[in-house]
Formats: sequence, C-alpha cells, structure tokens
Amino acid sequence: MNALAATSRNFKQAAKLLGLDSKLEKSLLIPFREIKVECTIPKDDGTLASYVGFRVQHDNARGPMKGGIRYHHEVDPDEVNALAQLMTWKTAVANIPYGGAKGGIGCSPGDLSISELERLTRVFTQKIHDLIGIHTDVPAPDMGTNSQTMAWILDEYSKFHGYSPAVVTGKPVDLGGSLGRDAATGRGVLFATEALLAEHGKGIAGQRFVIQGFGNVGSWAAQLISEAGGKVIAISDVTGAIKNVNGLDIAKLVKHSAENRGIKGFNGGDAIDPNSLLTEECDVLVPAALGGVINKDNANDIKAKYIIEAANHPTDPEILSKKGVLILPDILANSGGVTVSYFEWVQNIQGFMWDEEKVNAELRTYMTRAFGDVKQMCQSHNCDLRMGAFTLGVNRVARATVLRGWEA
Ligand SMILES: NC(=O)C1=CN([C@@H]2O[C@H](COP(=O)(O)OP(=O)(O)OC[C@H]3O[C@@H](n4cnc5c(N)ncnc54)[C@H](OP(=O)(O)O)[C@@H]3O)[C@@H](O)[C@H]2O)C=CC1
Ligand SMILES: O=C(O)CCC(=O)C(=O)O
Repeated sequence: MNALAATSRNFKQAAKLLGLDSKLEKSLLIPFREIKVECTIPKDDGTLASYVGFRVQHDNARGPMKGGIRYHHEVDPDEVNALAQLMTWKTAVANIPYGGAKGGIGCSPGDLSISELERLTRVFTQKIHDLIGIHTDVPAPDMGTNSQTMAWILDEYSKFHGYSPAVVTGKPVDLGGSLGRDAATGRGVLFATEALLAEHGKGIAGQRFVIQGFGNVGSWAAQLISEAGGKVIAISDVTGAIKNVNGLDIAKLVKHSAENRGIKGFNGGDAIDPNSLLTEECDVLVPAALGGVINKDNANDIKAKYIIEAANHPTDPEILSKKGVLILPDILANSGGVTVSYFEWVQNIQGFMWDEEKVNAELRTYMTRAFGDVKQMCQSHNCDLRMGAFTLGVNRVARATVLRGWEA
C-alpha cells in the first residue's frame, strides 16, 4: 500500500474510534495547500538540469506548519503528501504548537556537487519563500538534507524578508541552531525505546538491536543505544550491511563511514546481504532510512520482538500486527527531531540559547509524556500503539479546529 493510502487509512480508523463528524474528518484529511515548482539550475559543466520540488502544507490548526525537506530520487507528490499529514499528527502527539508540512525535491543528492546542491536549494527557496515563514511554515532537514541545506534556505529567504533565523530549524549552531538538534531524533528514539521496554520490565542494556540506515537518525540512534549498553549487532546503509553478534563498535563505524562515504569495508564485522538485514535475529529492529521497507515480502520473516519506527512510514502495520510484533509508531518514535526543532524556534524567538543539558532534559520530558499520553489512548480506545498515537494526534487537531471555527 502506498504511503498516502496507508496514512489516510490510519487517520480514518482513528477518526472512527473517536467518533469524529464526517465533515470534520474530510476537512482534516485534505491538505491546506500543495505546492509544486520547477527548479532549473546550471550544472558545474554549464549544462542545465531541471528538478521538481514539492511542499505540502497539511494543517495549521495548532500553529505554524512544520516539517522537513527531503532530497531523494524517489520523492513524489503522494509520498510528500503522506509525510506532511504524518507531521500534523506527530506535532500533536508531541504536544508542540505546530501543524504539519513536508517538502522534497526529486534528485540524487549524492550525484550533485556542493555548489550544485546550493544552487538547487536557493532556486527552490526563491520559488517558495512567499509561502513559508516563522509563523506560517518552518522547514527542517530530512533525508538527503542537513544543517548546511538549512543555512542556504535561511540565507536565500533572508534576502527577501530580512534576517530570519527562525524560518528554518536544524540549522548550524553558528547561525542560531539549537545544541542537541543534530542528535535529537536519535536521542528521542532512545528515550521512546526506553519507555517501551520499561513497560515490559526491560532496559536498553543487553538487548540486541539491528538498525537500517546510518545517516543522521540511524547513526545517532546507534551511538546513543550503544552508550546506554544496547548491543547493536547489525547496520546497513546504501553502500552495504555489516554484522557482529558481539556488538559493533559504533564510534569506529562513525569514523569509518565519514572517511569512506559509507559503512562498506568496515573491518569490525562481517559484510552481509543488505536484503537480509531486516530479518536478522534480534530483539529490537530500528528502520531508520526509507519508507515501506517492511512489507508483505519480508514481514513474515521478521524475528524482532519490537520495531521502533525511526524512519517515517517504514512498515505496513496491518501485516505485522497479526504476527504479534510490538511496533512503536513513527509519529511517536521519531518525534524527538521536531520536538528539538520546536526548542530551536523558541530559542530563536526568545533570542536566548539553552545549554545542551537543558535541551536533552526537556526532550526526555516531552518524549516520556507523549509515550504516557499514547498509552492512555490505547487503554481508553482498546487499541495498539499506532492507533493510540493516531487517536491522540487526531483528537488534539480536531479540538483545535473546532475551537477556531469556520466563520468567514
Ligand atoms: N532527520 C531528522 O531529524 C528526522 C528524520 N526522520 C526520518 O528518518 C529517516 C532517515 O532520515 P535521516 O537520517 O535524516 O536521513 P539521512 O539522509 O541522514 O540518512 C539516511 C540513511 O539511510 C540510508 N539509506 C538510504 N537508502 C537505503 C537503503 N535502501 N537501505 C539502507 N539504507 C539506506 C542512507 O545511506 P547513504 O548515506 O549511504 O545514502 C543513510 O545512511 C527518514 O525516513 C526520515 O524521514 C524522522 C524524523 C526526523
Ligand atoms: O524537525 C522538523 O521540523 C521536522 C522533522 C521531520 O521532518 C520529521 O519529523 O519527519
């Protein structure tokens, strides 16, 4: 099932559990605005290249729309739409005063030079600058983008609107980025996993983890899980997969990956087939790369007891719930990133920097509270964690929508 169909199905199921009015349900599902722009740049060799950029602004009932910008060759309008909708429920689950949005450009960032990436980002910003803003829509990094991308957006946006650091989050600390934002999604994954395992009388220490993806989210999750005593036994990225049943040395792997542009060739483990990574024997599986990777083709072979959805929409939940695997859904598990993005925006607006200890302590408070709120919804609606998170998010957005009213 494609990401948009799956996300909308989850939303409709939650709306049914909540007994939402059908007209309200319809209005919550339709995106506020969908933007599609042509981005043509001169390449370094002087030839022209054209790309399509998207920004879907899904809902703003609870505050400015918020969500990352993805650079990936598979970016398409349906997926961006689904990811924008997920952001609306995610910010509501985290209980931060935002709506949801997501953007992307269909391109292969690894094939572009730094100056080509900069030109592409600036052209995209020129096309959307009137539709984003500190109190309307605040972009952030996602797959294939990073703090440098945010710095270019900030700079280009500021040419039109004056210096505006709060227009993006996840920017470099030197430009007003928050301490702790880089690690935030991975740290949130750690806190959410701790909360889930604690419910079952377990801790991180001693559990065997398998992680797909070693970018921002996967590498930070691996480092923090490993520092907390978890045994990370297998990891993959686009270059390959490696396994060490005694636990991989994550600090060495981070160094190797930075020096070699990927984990391939790391000598602290055995190379394995990346296609078998998700079905490796382990306690906790952490997909932290693409969507749709756990599907009808491999779901029956999954051996993990817990799946922590660090990526957005990595699993087809219908298949796995039948197998009794416990899934911590994306809109809760990876909400640490947008939560610290919120802290960054608050710091920019206040003009006051927090130290990293405060950022991490507040993040723990938000993640733990969100987990508890989701559990409460699971109890009151007799549902699994995904529906608990969806009912929580949808209910908060529905309440805000009704309170704001529809009078012209
Ligand atoms: N960044 C953030 O704050 C947040 C991100 N997310 C989600 O987390 C996921 C990862 O994002 P992020 O870490 O930022 O992205 P990055 O671009 O930093 O990293 C993505 C990682 O996935 C790897 N990858 C890509 N394709 C495959 C594949 N087919 N098999 C295995 N690995 C693959 C990449 O490998 P390589 O580098 O070699 O290409 C890279 O290691 C996405 O789903 C994103 O939406 C969710 C919340 C917040
Ligand atoms: O930090 C943000 O604003 C958004 C992060 C994001 O894109 C996500 O949570 O999927």
